[in-house]
Amino acid sequence: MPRLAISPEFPRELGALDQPVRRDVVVSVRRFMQNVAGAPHPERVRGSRDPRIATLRLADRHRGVVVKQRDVYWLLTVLPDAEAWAYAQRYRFSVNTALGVVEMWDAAALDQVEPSVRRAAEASPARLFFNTCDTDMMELGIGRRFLPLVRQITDRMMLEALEPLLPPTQYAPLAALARGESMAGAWRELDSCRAVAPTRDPVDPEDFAAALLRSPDRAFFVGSPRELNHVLDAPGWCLFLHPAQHRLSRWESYEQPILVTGGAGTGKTLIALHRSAFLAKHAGGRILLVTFSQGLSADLSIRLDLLIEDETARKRVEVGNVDRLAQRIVAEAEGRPPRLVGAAELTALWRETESDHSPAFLLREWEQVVLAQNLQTLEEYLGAPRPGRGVELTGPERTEIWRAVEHVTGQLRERGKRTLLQLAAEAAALLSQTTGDLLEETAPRREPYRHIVVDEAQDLHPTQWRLLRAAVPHAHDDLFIVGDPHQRIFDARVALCSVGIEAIQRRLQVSYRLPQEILAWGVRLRGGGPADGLVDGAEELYGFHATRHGHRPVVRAYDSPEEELTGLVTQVGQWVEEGVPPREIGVAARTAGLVRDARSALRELGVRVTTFHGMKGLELRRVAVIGVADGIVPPLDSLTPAGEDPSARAHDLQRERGLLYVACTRAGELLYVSYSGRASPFLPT
Ligand SMILES: Nc1ncnc2c1ncn2[C@@H]1O[C@H](COP(=O)(O)OP(=O)(O)OP(=O)(O)O)[C@@H](O)[C@H]1O
Repeated sequence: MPRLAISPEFPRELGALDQPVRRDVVVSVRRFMQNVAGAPHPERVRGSRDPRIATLRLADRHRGVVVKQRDVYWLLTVLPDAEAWAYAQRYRFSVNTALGVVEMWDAAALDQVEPSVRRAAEASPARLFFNTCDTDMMELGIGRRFLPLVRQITDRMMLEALEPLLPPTQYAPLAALARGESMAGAWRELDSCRAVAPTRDPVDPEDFAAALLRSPDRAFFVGSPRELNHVLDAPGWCLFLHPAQHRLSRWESYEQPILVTGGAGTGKTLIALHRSAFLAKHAGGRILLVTFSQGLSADLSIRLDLLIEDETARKRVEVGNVDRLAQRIVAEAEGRPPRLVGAAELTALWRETESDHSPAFLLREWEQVVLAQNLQTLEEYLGAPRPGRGVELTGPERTEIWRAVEHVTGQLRERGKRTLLQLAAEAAALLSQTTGDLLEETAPRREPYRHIVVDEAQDLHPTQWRLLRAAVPHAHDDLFIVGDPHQRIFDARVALCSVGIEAIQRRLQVSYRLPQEILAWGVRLRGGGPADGLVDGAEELYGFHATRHGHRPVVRAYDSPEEELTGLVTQVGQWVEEGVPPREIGVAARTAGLVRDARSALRELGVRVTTFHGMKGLELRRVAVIGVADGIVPPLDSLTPAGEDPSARAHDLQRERGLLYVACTRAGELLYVSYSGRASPFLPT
C-alpha cells in the first residue's frame, strides 16, 4: 500500500476547483491510498528535472503532482493537465544535508537567471562569501547544486534578489553570513528552519521519505480515509505549522515554564492552541487554556474544537479567562457568587478618604503597588519598591495612602463587594492553602490543573499571575505562555520571575499575517523601541519581519469629522464593491462616540465597527482606523497628568501607542488610517 503525504498547497489548490472535479479528485486520492481497483497510477513526466516526480490522473483533465520514493508519495498539488505537467517540469527536490529536511525549488527559474549571475560575477571581482570555505558551506547544508552559484554572488543585493528562487534552508544561513554573522549565527539561523528535534541518526541525502517525516511543515502523512478527509477539510493552520511554531508547540516536554514572545501575526495564538492540543493528546491531567477576556476565550474555544477531533481529549482542556477562574474559585469556597463593585462606586469610596491624592492615583497605587506585590501591612508597604511609579512618596505620604486603602477595603468588606483583582488575590490565597494533615511530609495541595497555557500574557496583572502560578503544580510542562509586550493594552507590567515564574524565553520573528509594508509602518508607529513586561528588562522589535509584500498603509487627512466619516463610507463601500466580504473588513476608533458615529454611517454595509480594545486578537483582510487625531489618540483623559506622575504618564503613552498598534496590525491586506484636524502625535511622519 502506498504511504501518502499531503503538502499544504494541495488542499488549497483542491479548494479552488469546481465541485464535481473536486469530488472526483477526492475519490481518486482515496482509491490511490487504498490501492483498490481503478486507482490512478504514477506516470513519468517527459522533460522533468527530477526523476522522482510523477503525475496521477485524479479527475477529467486534472492531475495531481507527486514526488515518489519507494512506497512514499508526496502529493504536492492538483492542476489542469497542462499546468500539472509544466509544474512537474519546473521543480526539483533535495534533502538538506545539515537538517535532513526536504527542499524544493523552481529549477526552471533558477536555470534562467544563472547566466546573468555569471555575467555580473565576470564584471566584478567582489565575492560576498569569499571568506567562507567550502567545508563550512557544506556544514551549513549548502547543497552541491547551489555551491557554484553561491560562489558567484557578488553582494547582498544579488543574494536578496535570489531569495525567492532558493529553498529557505539554503537562503537562511547565507543571509546570516551576509549580515556579517559568524558560523554559529548562520547555524542558528539554519536551525530555526527545523520543525522537529534532531536525532542521532545521520542525515542520508538520498532518503527523501525520511526527510518528509522530518518536514511536518511541508508534508502531512495520512493513514486512513478519515485522516484524509480531515486534511482536506480542516483549515490549514490546524495541520501545518511553520517550523518554529511546530517545534515550540510539539516539544515533547519542557522542564521549566516557557515564554514565547513575538510581534503581531507571528502565530502565538496558534502555538497556544496547538500546545493545548498536544498536551491533551500526550500528557496527563487537566489543562487550562486561558486568556484575559471572555470574548477571546470564546474564540479560542471554537478554534480548539476544530483542532482536537477526539472528544475525550477535547474535554480535558478547559478554555477560560482569568477573571472567571478567580470568580469560580471564590464562589466554590464561599458557596455563592461574589459581588463585584462598580467603577463609579469605587471612585466614590476613594473620594471619601479625602486624601491629597486623586482617586485615579490612589487606585493605581493600590493596584500596581499594593495588590501587585500582595502587600498586607503598612510596614510592608513602607518598605516596598514602587516600580513604574514616578512620584517619590515620603513615609508620611505612604502612611496616608495606606489609611486610604484601608478605608476603601474596609468599606468594600462591609458592603460585601470586591474588585476583580481582589478576587484574583483571594483565589490565589485559597489555592495556596494546603489541605489535609499538615504534619504529613507532603501536604496535599489543591491545584485544579496539571498544565496551564496562557495567551495574550502581556495583559495579565501580577495578582492574576499569582493565581495561575497557584493553580498548577511546580512540575514539568506546568506553564506555557505566549504574549507580546508591544501589544499591551492594559496597565499590567510584570516580569514573570517576580511572580515566581522562572520562564525560558523563545522569540518569534516572522509575521505571517502582515505584509512587510504594514509591519514596518506599525513598528515605526509603536516607537520601534523596547517595551517592558513579561521578561526582566526590555523587549525589542529588532529583527521582526514579514514573509510577503503588499500595499503601504494609506493615511488620509480631512478638514472636518463629517468629511472624515464621508471618506470612510466611500472607502469601505469601495472595498465591498471590490468583492471583499464585509466580515473581513474592520473599522476601529479609540472612543465610543466615534465608534457609534461610524456604526450608524456604515450600517448598510454590515462591516464590524469596534473600539481599539475590541480589535485585540482579531484578524481581518482590510482595516480602517479612524479618528487618529491629536487629542483623540491618545485621549487626554486617559493620561495621568504630567504634574501628578511623569513616569505613569510615560507608561500611559506607551499603552496608548500599543493600542493603536494593535488596531493597525489586524490588517492582513490593506490598512487605511484617517484623521481630521491635526494628526495624532503617534502617526509616523
Ligand atoms: N502555520 C500557519 N498556517 C496558516 N496560517 C498561519 C500560520 N501561522 C500564522 N498564520 C497566519 O498568521 C495569523 C496570525 O496568527 P496568530 O493569530 O496565532 O498570531 P499572533 O502572534 O497571536 O498575533 P497577534 O499577536 O497579532 O494577535 C494567522 O491567523 C494566520 O493567518
